[in-house]
Amino acid sequence: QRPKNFPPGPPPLPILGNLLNFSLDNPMRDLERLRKCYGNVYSLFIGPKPAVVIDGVQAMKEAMMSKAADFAGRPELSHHMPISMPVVGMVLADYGLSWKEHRRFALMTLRNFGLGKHSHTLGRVCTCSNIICQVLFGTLYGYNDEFIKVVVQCFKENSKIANGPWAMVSYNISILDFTQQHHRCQQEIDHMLEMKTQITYDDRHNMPYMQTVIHEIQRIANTAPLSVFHSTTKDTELMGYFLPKKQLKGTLVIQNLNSVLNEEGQWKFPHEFKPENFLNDQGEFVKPKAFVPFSAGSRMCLGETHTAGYLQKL
Ligand code: HEM
Repeated sequence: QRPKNFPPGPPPLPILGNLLNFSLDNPMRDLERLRKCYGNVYSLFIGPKPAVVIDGVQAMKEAMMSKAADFAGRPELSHHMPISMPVVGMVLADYGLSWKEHRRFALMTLRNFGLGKHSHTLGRVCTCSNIICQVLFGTLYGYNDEFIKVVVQCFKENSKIANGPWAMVSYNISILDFTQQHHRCQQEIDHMLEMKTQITYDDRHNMPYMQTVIHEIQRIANTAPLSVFHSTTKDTELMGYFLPKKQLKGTLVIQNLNSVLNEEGQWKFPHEFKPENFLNDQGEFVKPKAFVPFSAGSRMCLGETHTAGYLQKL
């Protein structure tokens, strides 16, 4: 049963909760349907446990920025799933002193590596990635470890698929438009290379169109559509609803980043691949507040700068 003044949502079934409200082929479409029915903040039952889904930039900013500390917890997975996992590293660590120290240390370490800003040989990238693995997930692998070699290979194959022609077809990118965009990027790159031999991360300010394309790819690719789940750290309110901590051992919070990255009213072309989404009327690069592929607030992704640097190099 939903607590008093809890966000509304579809009626749950015993044991299954709202499992049957979702299809296997496109659960994101089902979330969009529920949003239309119940609004930007609604609740679902994952088995017997309630969860709150946050849609749209307004609700997301209230939760993740204005009330960051109230929403900065991570759920205990054993409360929601029939598995129990030891929590190592930082990504799944609950809000508290240990997470804060870990995050500060990781930020400093990543900044000291200067990742994303300078050119690196493949060997150095692997070394850095390995150390990142230890800082974030609590595991350091040997340099010839078969498991990590397979993981790196899978990442390579995945990015080939993600950036290959099938991705373009599935994201409905117009090939004609894309050729035009490719040509404009190439012009910017050629222009820079007339002045210097190698392009660095700092040159991004002189390459506004490349910036827009890189950001639009991230918006459309929407790599982590539901972010990493959060939980409330105390009794709190969101958009006028009450989210209790004690009664539910911290309410599970699911941010639907997809709903913000495609939100009507926030983007000039919410449902199309158009780098113009990041250009203002003067043709300058701007980042709209609804650009949140890395989430926002105190638990926001630590890798944003590094990812931007790598994407520019690619
Ligand atoms: C395309 C690439 C990436 C995307 C789209 C992405 C997205 C995200 C998202 C959505 C979250 C959850 C934020 C939240 O809970 O509100 C997250 C967390 C995190 N990401 Fe990334 N990420 C990317 C790459 C990276 C890289 C390269 C690193 C490491 C250098 C990284 C480190 C982290 C860490 C440490 C967290 C957990 C932060 C915390 O719990 O305090 N990410 N990321």
